[in-house]
Amino acid sequence: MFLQVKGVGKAFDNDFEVFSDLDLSIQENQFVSLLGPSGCGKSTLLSMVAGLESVTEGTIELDQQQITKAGPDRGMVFQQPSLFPWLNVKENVMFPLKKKKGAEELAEHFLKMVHLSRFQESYTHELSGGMQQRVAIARALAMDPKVLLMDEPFGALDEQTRHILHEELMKIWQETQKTILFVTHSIQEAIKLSDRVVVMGTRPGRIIADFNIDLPRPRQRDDEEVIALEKKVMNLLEGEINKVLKEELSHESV
Ligand SMILES: Nc1ncnc2c1ncn2[C@@H]1O[C@H](COP(=O)(O)OP(=O)(O)OP(=O)(O)O)[C@@H](O)[C@H]1O
Repeated sequence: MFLQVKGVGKAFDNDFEVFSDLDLSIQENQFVSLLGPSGCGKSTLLSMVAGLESVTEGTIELDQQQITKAGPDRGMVFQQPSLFPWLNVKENVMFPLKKKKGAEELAEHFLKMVHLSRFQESYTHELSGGMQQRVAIARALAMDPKVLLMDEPFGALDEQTRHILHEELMKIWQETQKTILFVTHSIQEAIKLSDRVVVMGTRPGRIIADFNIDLPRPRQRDDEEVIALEKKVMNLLEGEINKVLKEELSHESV
């Protein structure tokens, strides 16, 4: 298996165990979304795959190499694009490439892919939120990672921009054949984009469902099969979200 999470657990210093004994296998080129109630550990899992967080138990392997720290084989895109405001668009994309030969051509290639060739010399304050996120995607792709890790990348964008970026991301994914692990709160987004939707539950954090989505793309929101799947996932998630809310309320009333 290309990306393999085996018996993985995570406890933070305060002894709080987010999840334990988690297993997840992802094939090369697959687009997998992680859905789950707030606090179930989606971002923590993504950070562990990125090597930004340590593993408390178990192992994570990418292409048969155990992950122990961050590396260029994993590209990360966050909700906030975190670009350098003192660098222009092209320089931002070139930044992680350091002095790599052909860095400028690579940056130009990926900026073309996200339709930002015209804005190469612009600075971040001159760009919309959607454009900034496209720069962040180009920057992650320019490293030619084996896997693209995306943590709610479109969560802060308006509906229309999100829709456009969904289409762009689908094209990029088909063109680059990257393996993508994508965290989102949106059931619609997960079903629209993914080959698989993995649903996590909480207290304790765990995987409660794994849906294979074998529907042709582009997927339309009013498609009957899409609607039926959305309902199924929604029912599962509602149960988990209610559990969290009940627990939080019971703590408050103590
Ligand atoms: N650095 C940290 N130190 C201590 N606890 C942490 C740390 N990072 C995350 N946590 C805790 O781990 C749990 C899982 O957090 P995480 O951000 O992974 O959840 P999530 O499912 O991504 O949530 P959301 O959907 O709200 O982003 C939460 O209870 C959070 O408070």
